[in-house]
Amino acid sequence: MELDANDASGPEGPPPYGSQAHPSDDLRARYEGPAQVPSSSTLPRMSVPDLGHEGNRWTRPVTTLASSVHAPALVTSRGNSSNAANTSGVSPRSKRKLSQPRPGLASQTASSDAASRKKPKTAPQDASKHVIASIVAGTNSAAGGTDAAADDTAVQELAAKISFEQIKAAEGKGYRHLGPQDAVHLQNLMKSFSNSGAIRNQALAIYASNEVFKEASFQFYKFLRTKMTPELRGALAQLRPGAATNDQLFDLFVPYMFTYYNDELASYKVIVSTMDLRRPHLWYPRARAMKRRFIYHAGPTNSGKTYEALQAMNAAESGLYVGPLRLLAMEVFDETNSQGVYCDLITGQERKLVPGSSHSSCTVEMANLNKPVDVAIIDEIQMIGDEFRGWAWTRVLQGLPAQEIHLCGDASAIKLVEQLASEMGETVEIKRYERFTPLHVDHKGLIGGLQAVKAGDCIVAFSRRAIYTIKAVIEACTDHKVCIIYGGLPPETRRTQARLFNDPDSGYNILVASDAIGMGLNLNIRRIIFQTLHKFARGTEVSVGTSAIKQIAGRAGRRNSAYSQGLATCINRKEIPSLQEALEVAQDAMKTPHAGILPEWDQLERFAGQLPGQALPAVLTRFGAEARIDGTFFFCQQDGVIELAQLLERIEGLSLNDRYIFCLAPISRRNIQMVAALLHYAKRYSEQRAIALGLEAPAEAPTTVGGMAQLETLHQIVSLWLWLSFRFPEALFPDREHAFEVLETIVEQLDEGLRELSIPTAGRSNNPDAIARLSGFKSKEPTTRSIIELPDAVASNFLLEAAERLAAQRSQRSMRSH
Ligand SMILES: Nc1ncnc2c1ncn2[C@@H]1O[C@H](COP(=O)(O)OP(=O)(O)OP(=O)(O)O)[C@@H](O)[C@H]1O
Repeated sequence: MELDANDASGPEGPPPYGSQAHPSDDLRARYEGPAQVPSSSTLPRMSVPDLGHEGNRWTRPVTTLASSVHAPALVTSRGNSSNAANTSGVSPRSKRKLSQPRPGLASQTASSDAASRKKPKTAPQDASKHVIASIVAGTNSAAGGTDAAADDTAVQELAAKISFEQIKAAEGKGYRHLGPQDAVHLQNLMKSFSNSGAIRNQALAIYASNEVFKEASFQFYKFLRTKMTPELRGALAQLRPGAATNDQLFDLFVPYMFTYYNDELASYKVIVSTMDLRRPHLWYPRARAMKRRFIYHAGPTNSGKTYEALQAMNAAESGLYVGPLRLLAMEVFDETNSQGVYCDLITGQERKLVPGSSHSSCTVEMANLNKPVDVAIIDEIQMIGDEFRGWAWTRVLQGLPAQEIHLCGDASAIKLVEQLASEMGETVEIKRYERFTPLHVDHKGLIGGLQAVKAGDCIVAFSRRAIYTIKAVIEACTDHKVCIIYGGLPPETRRTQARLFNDPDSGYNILVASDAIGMGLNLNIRRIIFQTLHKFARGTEVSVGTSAIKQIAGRAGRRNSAYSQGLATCINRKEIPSLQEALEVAQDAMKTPHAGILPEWDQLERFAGQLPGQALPAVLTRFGAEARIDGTFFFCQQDGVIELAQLLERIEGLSLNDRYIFCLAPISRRNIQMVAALLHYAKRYSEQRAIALGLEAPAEAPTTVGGMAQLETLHQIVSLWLWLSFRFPEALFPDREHAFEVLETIVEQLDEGLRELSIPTAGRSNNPDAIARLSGFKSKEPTTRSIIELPDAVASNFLLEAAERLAAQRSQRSMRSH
């Protein structure tokens, strides 16, 4: 579905940070505390990638690892653990942890003799452990052969004495200068150790990042070398590089790490925990404290799903509607208030608060997860799979504190919702709907071309240029008058156009629209005519998706309209089979396989805190690349946000949070003026200077298509200003009322412009190309800096340069992708 520039063409911005349950609350609860080393009771299960072929001993749940790590507890049996720990720099709590013997080893310690008697045969790996144990213990009695099958009692006794502290204590007693042969041999052992994928996996499990592991394993080699007693050297000679030796070395490596790399481990632990986006439903304790009930209204368009859900919401004591578009939120706001149920309107750029209200209607990103309500509606639930905005649906699905939640949408997300609900211990009731009126494909196509359109027809095209051209052609060739609707128009203008089209006395009876009609408008359409089933997206021609085709075509023959059935067809008859095919796809066959997800601000902030000196683009990129998510989810696309973050790097004095908010502003990044305006506002903000709107509506309504585009951009810039004004201190965004007035005037002028727009044509020609030329269309949408007079600072070279660089980058990328 084409995103709607004047609705929520992107995230409506960060959710109200700090005002709601934070994703990391649960993590914090699990991680806070003085312990600086992973503790068996607090560590998450880590599923580090299996990098090697040697097995994955330490990738078992870390609870096991953490207790294994406490092997040095054996020191306690020697009565010197506290001294050793005190000198090691390990925190008191860590010491306590280290002194807790793991069950297996503890019993081995207590009764090694008995154990050895009972267990005459030791597995090769265990045997190898004993070899290294004897080595580091400074004896060579374990040296029973190169196969490391040293399972005799003596070895086990020595093994019981092994401790990291002992090795450490050997300092100064060793031979620093090993003979070349011994040195090479130790190097070989360590090479095998540090190159082992399995060992690197185990190191990750104790929060040793790859970089730290690389450095630390080298230092560990030096550490062992300087502790080399003659006995150690002798035993060492009998070890061979390999998995078993690696495992034994790792048992020593762990306490070494906790002693010498504690800070690095602790820091990486924070990074890992903040990047952990698994089980996101735990981010919302308020909702988790409730037993919510989902009712999924699944069906095609025009089947009464939303009607049913609204009935339930309006009958409740308190209610909340969340939907994808400002237009939809506005419709519900009007409808609910008209029924005497007081309802607020909250979108990214406006707040209409009705005194005594019990209900709210808002765009999905703006949902307040702190306010419990009886009944909530999440509209267009299948958008949970939206590449860019899916996270907002996941968030409300998991976090809305509502007793009863109605989900409206097609059936494609049923399985996903059921899975998410079951993870939360909640149930879903499915209600299936059928269209009120039949929808048929008109196989004849549009015989006679655009001249043959009839009252009630809606031609769907996927570019602004095509829409104006078709309008010009129809008005030139027929007596019909044409309304137009596309995403660049403000929602108010779209509603006005819809009313004109629906009103049988207005004189307007044809509609030309983009896919923006797919949602939110009740229209009196008899027949949907696709100009094409292809459109340009990100520089490439792509087929319009099945779901979008169904949604758009489904607008024809709506209940309560003048038509008892709907028709759908294509101008290009060759595309009719594709249309038929798309409409025949069963609802259940369309799958929304994954739910979008993004971190919330606090998570990013904590992550950034561990990467001092890293700029926001790097933080966002790294988070996106390394975040850990369950297979049910996908990380939403952030390229646009990162692009803006890169541009904002040129502006000094903004905090990370400020930058992030500016990056999330819902602007069309293809529009250089919008980008320049954003940068201008960010620069002013960084200087803590008041940010006056600095724009006025033009005195006259536009009379040309280019003039319309200018005014649309102006509307978007004022909307951007308002959006920012709701996120930054009011004192820096003075006179919001004035901005609303400017917006209102612009909307009036757009309405008038659309009424009066005269597109020059070549008489009653039906040659679209000729008409398009005469209509003044250029090969590109007008986006140059001359379109509207922006404040001086906006047009400053620096800002425009930056914006143009962005545009150049984008076009280079798009050329590369071709
Ligand atoms: N029980 C009803 N009584 C009267 N009108 C109804 C009833 N159910 C639905 N309608 C009307 O039918 C039309 C379509 O209903 P609705 O918008 O709920 O469908 P929908 O399945 O949600 O479609 P979409 O997804 O396109 O919005 C609306 O104009 C609605 O007011």
